[in-house]
Amino acid sequence: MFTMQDVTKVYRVGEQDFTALHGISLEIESGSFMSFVGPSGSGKTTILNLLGGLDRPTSGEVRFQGKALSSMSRDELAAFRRDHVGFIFQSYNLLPVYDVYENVLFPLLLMGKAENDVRRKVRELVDWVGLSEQINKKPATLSGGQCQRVAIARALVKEPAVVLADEPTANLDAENSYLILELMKKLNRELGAAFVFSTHDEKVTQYVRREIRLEDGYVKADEVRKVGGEAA
Ligand SMILES: Nc1ncnc2c1ncn2[C@@H]1O[C@H](COP(=O)(O)OP(=O)(O)OP(=O)(O)O)[C@@H](O)[C@H]1O
Repeated sequence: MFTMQDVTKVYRVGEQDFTALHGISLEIESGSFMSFVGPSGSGKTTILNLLGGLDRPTSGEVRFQGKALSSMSRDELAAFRRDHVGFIFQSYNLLPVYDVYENVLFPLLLMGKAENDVRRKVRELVDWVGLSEQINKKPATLSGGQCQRVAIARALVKEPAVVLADEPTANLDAENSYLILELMKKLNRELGAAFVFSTHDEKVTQYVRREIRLEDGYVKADEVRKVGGEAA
């Protein structure tokens, strides 16, 4: 699904260049359930931003289904994100003036769908993440775990090929972290959406079928394993 070929990312910091990623090459398959792990500053968020087309590499190539993101125009890149990628950010990025239903509906309206055609689907997804009782509540009245569920429903409602989730459990307690991870695993299995996480959290790393360890912008380990009897 994704190919990164010799990807380097250099940030300009004041007068100096800082290399956040050094010549990374890897592939991510459709339907993956995997994470990037590593200490703070190792390059995890930078990689997710490059995969999601939110930022461009300084050199090297990121391809999605064979097409180089660098060859896409701004509009094509926006369409790639809108149609194929679900983002889950640490801060949830929910729209505060809208209720749960409207937050989940929003990406479909951006895709040009009519509300009448998708109302049922939005309700189903809200139900699926266990928030049917909160469907008319605004984010400010929800707990962190509930906000994270809204973010998951919003990321999945457009049936993306991949969900990119930056530290999805960072603001959750242990119980909510497990519930969210179970939910994402179920959605991965049943909808086939790939999940690519960045995390420090050991709980996340127990769940994934592949873990790529980053240190100082280099891949230090790339481990594929069986989890709970599932095939890698
Ligand atoms: N916009 C930027 N300008 C300058 N330096 C940046 C920028 N974004 C990231 N960096 C630097 O690049 C390095 C990698 O950052 P990145 O956010 O990818 O790390 P991370 O592994 O996700 O860290 P964390 O776990 O703390 O989120 C860090 O040293 C960071 O300070």
